[in-house]
Amino acid sequence: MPKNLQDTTTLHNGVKMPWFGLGVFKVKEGSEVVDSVKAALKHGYKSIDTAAVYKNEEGVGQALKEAGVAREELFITTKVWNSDQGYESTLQAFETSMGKLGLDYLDLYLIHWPVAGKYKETWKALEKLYKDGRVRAIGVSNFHIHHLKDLMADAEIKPMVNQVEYHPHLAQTELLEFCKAEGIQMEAWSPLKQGVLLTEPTIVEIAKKHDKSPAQIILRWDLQNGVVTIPKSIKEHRIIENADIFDFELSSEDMGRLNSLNKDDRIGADPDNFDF
Ligand SMILES: NC(=O)C1=CN([C@@H]2O[C@H](COP(=O)(O)OP(=O)(O)OC[C@H]3O[C@@H](n4cnc5c(N)ncnc54)[C@H](OP(=O)(O)O)[C@@H]3O)[C@@H](O)[C@H]2O)C=CC1
Repeated sequence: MPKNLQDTTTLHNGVKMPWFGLGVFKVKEGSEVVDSVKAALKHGYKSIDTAAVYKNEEGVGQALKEAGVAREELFITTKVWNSDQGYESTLQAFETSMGKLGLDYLDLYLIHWPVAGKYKETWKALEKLYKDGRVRAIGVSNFHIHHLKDLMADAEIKPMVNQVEYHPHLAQTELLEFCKAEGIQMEAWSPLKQGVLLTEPTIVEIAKKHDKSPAQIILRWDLQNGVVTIPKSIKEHRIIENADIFDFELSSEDMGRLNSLNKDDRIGADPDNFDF
């Protein structure tokens, strides 16, 4: 189990990725994203998750520069958007993202969604970027087991990460087992179900017992299940609160109760049925 905010999981290529980070989906370009990333870095976060489609990579880059944390301590993730998928267009999209972030190498580059007929070519571009040393790890997002199997059937390099919607209402047990067996690190997006889960009575009750907040219970559940987590907040006190989860442990009974909340219910699109 990770013991502090800087602890890492080792990806199958040996690269160390923090178990915990800040997500910046829906965080506005400009002072909103600059301030939230700087607040996170000030409070010990090392990992930031953005994407080309979030349109805030420039602000993330500005915050990284202004915060002055050594580059090698940071773990920066971005993603290639659906309309940029394909070999050449992905290579181009990567350079655009790097220009905006102001980085000369990236820590993790992900295929944002499994666009049918496109993701294998896109993966070849990620493999090239990896082999060229432009990115330390490559992975996918929103891939079901069948997408992973299809990709791996032709891939030279196995994805190191699969970032998917994951929270107590969508426990994805089969996918998690598959990823663990394959050595693919699973990472949770919308870990708080965008706030919906924070009033769930079982979670509220477990939170009271541990003198923690519902958000902290959910994020601790992620870690105890071996899943990297990247909650989003633009509020400094919540950025601090969310990361304060390394001083307590959920019992197996707590874990069982949280696991039993699963109802295969998504807040985002199903990767088998999206139209963007
Ligand atoms: N690969 C993909 O397809 C996707 C990836 N992601 C990634 O995952 C990250 C996290 O997911 P996201 O969808 O943002 O949702 P989260 O589940 O992280 O929830 C964020 C919401 O919860 C609120 N919140 C955060 N912390 C607390 C707290 N302690 N108490 C009360 N409310 C809180 C935030 O409000 P406030 O900011 O006001 O504090 C915000 O409204 C994204 O930012 C993005 O990086 C997300 C969606 C899709």
